[in-house]
Amino acid sequence: MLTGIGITAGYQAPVVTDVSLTVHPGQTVGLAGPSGSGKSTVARVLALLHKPFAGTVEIDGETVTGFRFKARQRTRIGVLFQQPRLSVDPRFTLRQAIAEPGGDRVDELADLVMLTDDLLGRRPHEVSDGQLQRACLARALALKPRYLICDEMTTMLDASTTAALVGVIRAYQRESGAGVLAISHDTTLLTRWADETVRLSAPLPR
Ligand SMILES: Nc1ncnc2c1ncn2[C@@H]1O[C@H](COP(=O)(O)OP(=O)(O)OP(=O)(O)O)[C@@H](O)[C@H]1O
Repeated sequence: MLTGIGITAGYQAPVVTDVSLTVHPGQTVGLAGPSGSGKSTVARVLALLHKPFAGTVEIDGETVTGFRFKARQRTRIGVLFQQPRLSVDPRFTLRQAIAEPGGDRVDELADLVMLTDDLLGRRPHEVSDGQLQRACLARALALKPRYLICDEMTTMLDASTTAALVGVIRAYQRESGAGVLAISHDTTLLTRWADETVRLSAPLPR
């Protein structure tokens, strides 16, 4: 299980207070709520990229002790962001981006996300957002994460690319038993994709 217990987190001040949620292996949990309610902040805490002010994150029963670059626990969690261009080194070809985490499964992963050899040789500015997001998904799956956190992963994409990426993630879940946390504004998508949805409330007035 990936669990956040009593998470209070934010920046200068908290943006979420006492949020708890659990993602079981094989399950997809949606995270919804109005803009500014702290969905990305919660996602970053559960991805071990942002230290909460209070609360605990547990991965498969083990309490997380270090956020940011503690690689041992980080590799159990894959992350996909809304804007693939901000998360890929612009000097890399898609092949290099997929190979970045390590492992030798680039061709297998490229097949999985339907990227051709021609596309694998291109750099981010030479491909569409959807093609780049496919590469980011392949990269996120490279180390076979136990949990995948998708933060508005499909916002930049059209309906058919969205369906293709969700299909790849579902197949990976079936095969690996991975749990998924899916953040989206798109309630129709979450209704179809998630087994249950956690809703954050409107941001507190400052
Ligand atoms: N790095 C940061 N430094 C300071 N404040 C931040 C930072 N990132 C986000 N915030 C603030 O924290 C609050 C919650 O932001 P967050 O991105 O978690 O919300 P969200 O629910 O994901 O919003 P959206 O749906 O618009 O993406 C917002 O008021 C935002 O301005």
